[in-house]
Amino acid sequence: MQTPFYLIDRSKLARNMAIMDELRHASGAKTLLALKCFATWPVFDQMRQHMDGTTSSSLYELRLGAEKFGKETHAYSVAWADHEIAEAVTYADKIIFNSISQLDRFDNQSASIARGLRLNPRFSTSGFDLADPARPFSRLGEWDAGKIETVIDRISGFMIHYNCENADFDLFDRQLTRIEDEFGPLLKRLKWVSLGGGIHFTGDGYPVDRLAARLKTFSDRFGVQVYLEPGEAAITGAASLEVTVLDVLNNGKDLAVVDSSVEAHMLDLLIYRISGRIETDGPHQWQICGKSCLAGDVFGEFGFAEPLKVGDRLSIADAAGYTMVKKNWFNGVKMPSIAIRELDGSITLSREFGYADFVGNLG
Ligand SMILES: Cc1ncc(COP(=O)(O)O)c(C=O)c1O
Ligand SMILES: NCCCCNCC[C@H](N)C(=O)O
Repeated sequence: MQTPFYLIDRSKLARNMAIMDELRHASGAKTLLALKCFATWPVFDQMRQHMDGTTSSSLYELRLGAEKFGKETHAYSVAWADHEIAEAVTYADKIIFNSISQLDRFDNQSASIARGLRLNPRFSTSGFDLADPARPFSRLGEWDAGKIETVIDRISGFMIHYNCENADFDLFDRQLTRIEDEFGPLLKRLKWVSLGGGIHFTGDGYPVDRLAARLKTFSDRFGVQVYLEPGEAAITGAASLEVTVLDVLNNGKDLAVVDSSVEAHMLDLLIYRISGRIETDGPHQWQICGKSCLAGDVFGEFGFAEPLKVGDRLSIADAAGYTMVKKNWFNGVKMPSIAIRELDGSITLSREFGYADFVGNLG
């Protein structure tokens, strides 16, 4: 198959989905796929057997979730526009407003379905200011319990997203206790609470049993259905970006240019200033570079068993979360195809992109 392509591996996805089931069954919590992280719908047939539905950040994600995943569909947006709300309500089982003012504005249009409000507990586990929902002056949710009390009879749930790649169960436990202590009287008046995403429960060694027990205690204490909104936890480790070396040179370091681009195909690495990951080891240190004209278009430096040469195939790990949803046409670099490694090992080409897609994207 012609590189570049994203390769989603169903057996790796199955590993995460098995943990998803373990957590759901032991805790009673429902899990909704966060489409902002991963929305590659050709593998939804597999995911829908192990998750309860989807949650969204926009009208289009909401519609995609309703049409391609089905089951329970949560509609969240930082701000709904007037022209979106009537359509949004037709797809959603629950609509979650980011602010009291949006709840007020769309009070009539949303009265036919369950409504929730985003609560901002004013702390998070994010190590990145950019991704910290509790950053100073954050617009993400309401935090004043007195104000929320005045609208509590119009909502049946809260969405509280405050974790980010949190692999530390004890930290999760402590922060949930803070939420219970600070917002307990409000929580008692609700039917459901979504604790958002960002809990790294499919990571190696994560104590899934303790998380399940903690969620169950929370659910029992407040009489609420708990939801989680995993993005990363659902798909971590399940996809790679397959590329080919196009050129090699040495400008003080050994450099290999591949037929892909960080800026265009793994943008999150640049945004968060982190290195990509290649499962390789060896004495030959090479910098793997993208083919766009951006000077810093670099996937990272890795050790290889042999010096690289033109035509070598490389596999860049963790290409599912916040990666495929962010691919773009920067420099007109050919957009990676989407391929799926089936459970029997065969590979299905799901989608190829060409010049027509590039042109169509711009006018
Ligand atoms: C409201 C909400 N829910 C869920 C998620 C998914 O988080 P993660 O992919 O870290 O699990 C996010 C991330 O942006 C979010 O903002
Ligand atoms: N891997 C580098 C950090 C990525 C942070 N992801 C942020 C998305 C997240 N769900 C959020 O914005 O809360």
